[in-house]
Amino acid sequence: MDVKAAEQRVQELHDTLNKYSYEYYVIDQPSVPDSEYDRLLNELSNIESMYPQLQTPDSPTQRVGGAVLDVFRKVRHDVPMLSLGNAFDEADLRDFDRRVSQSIGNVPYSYVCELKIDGLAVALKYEDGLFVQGATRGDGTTGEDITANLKTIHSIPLRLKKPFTIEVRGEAFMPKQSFIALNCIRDERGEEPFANPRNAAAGSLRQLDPRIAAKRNLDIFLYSIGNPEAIGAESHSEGLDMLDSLGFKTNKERQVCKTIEDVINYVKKQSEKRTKLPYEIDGIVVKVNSLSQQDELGFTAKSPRWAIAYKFPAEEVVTKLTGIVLSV
Ligand SMILES: CC(C)(CNC(=O)c1ccc(Oc2ccccc2)cc1)c1ccc2c(N)nc(N)nc2n1
Repeated sequence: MDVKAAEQRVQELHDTLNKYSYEYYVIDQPSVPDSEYDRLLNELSNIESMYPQLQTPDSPTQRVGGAVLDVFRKVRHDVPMLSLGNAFDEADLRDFDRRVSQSIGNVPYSYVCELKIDGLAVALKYEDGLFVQGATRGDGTTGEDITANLKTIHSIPLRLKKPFTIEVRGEAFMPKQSFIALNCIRDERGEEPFANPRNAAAGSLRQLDPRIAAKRNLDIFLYSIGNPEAIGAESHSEGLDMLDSLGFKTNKERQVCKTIEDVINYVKKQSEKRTKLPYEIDGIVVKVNSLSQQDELGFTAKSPRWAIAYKFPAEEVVTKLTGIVLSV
């Protein structure tokens, strides 16, 4: 195969492997068996060995790359990663709605309700569609560069379907089943078990060796797109739909609610479904949907006035290993 034919074949393999990866990891509708994916990945790896100049950072062979680091580089967020005010009961939610209503005046408004995934907030940067940097939230202004570890999360596209330069944010997490399996392995090795999936996800993303992170079955839901207006969104829910169209994984339980009553019903419904979800959640995030109304409402020193996190009451779980009651 000459280099021209190799170039052509590499592009075909990128497109096909990215399509299969998207089907399996983002929309959970695989169209081919794993063996077919592995066969094509092996073919791509062989061509890259023959023609190293054709190996690019976004190649599907580069998900688990990189040397073992000795420290993580500090990165400053261009836009701060803010925190959320909390609501603990129905009255708090109604107070939030009253503040919103009084602030934006007597005009119609709606909310978007999203699950609050119990994981680690991360920011992903893309330049001309290429995944170039992933960072932890840190203190909201400065985080740690964990790009190599985030590249191991298969639901994170290494190249977008459109050559956008954007930043997206979301929650990296460890599914409940992966958490249970990991703790079994750690128990067999006489290692300390992780207390909960959030700690397991954080511990995995803070591994200096990406090969360890790659084995932890981490996943991610994106929930925020930087300057959505710049790509034509007028509401937060349109911004989330745009994340979907760019190939990102977003959480499908989200719902637009026209009134705070609908929000309260959504919270009750999700609270009942919580134990059946394949991942842990610690609450519901309620956001004013209109971006112009978000701008009107603005921010406090550290949180948006247009969003609030309803926190579920801490659950008590009896740990199987020790029998001690841990309230999480
Ligand atoms: C709403 C926001 C706080 C994100 N938004 C921001 O961080 C943010 C940051 C600067 C913004 O604008 C500014 C730009 C410059 C200066 C100050 C603010 C706007 C939003 C947030 C936080 C945690 C969330 C979570 N765990 N789950 C879900 N589902 N959604 C969440 N949403």
